[in-house]
Amino acid sequence: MTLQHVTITSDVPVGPAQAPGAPAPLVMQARPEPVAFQPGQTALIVVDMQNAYASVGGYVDSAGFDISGAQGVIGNIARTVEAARAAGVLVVFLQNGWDDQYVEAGGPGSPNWYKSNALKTMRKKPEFAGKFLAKGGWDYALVDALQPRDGDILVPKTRYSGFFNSALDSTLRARGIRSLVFTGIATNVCVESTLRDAFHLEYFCVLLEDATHELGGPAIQQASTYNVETFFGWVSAVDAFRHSLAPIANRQSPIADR
Ligand SMILES: NC(=O)N/C=C\C(=O)O
Repeated sequence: MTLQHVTITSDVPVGPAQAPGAPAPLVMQARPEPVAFQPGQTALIVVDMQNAYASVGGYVDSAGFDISGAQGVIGNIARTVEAARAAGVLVVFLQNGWDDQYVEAGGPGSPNWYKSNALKTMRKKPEFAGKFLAKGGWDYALVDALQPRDGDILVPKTRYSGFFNSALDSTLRARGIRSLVFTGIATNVCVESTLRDAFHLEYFCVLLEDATHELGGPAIQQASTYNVETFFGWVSAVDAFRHSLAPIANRQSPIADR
């Protein structure tokens, strides 16, 4: 196969190549530059918005991480999901966890056994044994405000990256998805792991910084957004995403500036 050079002109916003005759793409303000996308070829990825990561009494709260910012993020994601659905952007929920016997978590032969703070906390504090991230339990469930609806897709996963051992890539490719917009918890763990894998699988990735929350403090959030905008994709915000959908949303329902 012969590889060919392409010419990129500065007046064309970055984004996936446009098929001949395709409608003009939408453009989202982002760092380090605006990014173009076709709503029908875009998925909003909602990463692990489960009680484990976002609710008082869930795994990360019980393990001692600060989740005080999670409530605001839930609201911002809800506004993002609403705008995506109204504009025909596919909404994909990821859900992290394992069977109730923790076989999928890996035993002592897996690094996950040693690095998962859920598994470590359950070993250290027997009162939590069997509670964290077990399928069927409250901790594993998505938060009430962010439940999938008809037309959305739910992809279970067992490790930090949503692409590892899951149906995510085939589900997106089968629908012609080229651009991914990321929200969820935690910015620096499952969001960033999934976004990095997406970059390597040739998806154009945008992180909505006010719809994500870190585990480890504000400097960690800053490090992740730096990584994304410098190496893996683009960084934007909920209002910019909603605003970019306005040309479509105005045609279908007036959500853009609510
Ligand atoms: N969803 C996540 O980012 N999870 C982070 C840590 C864990 O699952 O232990």
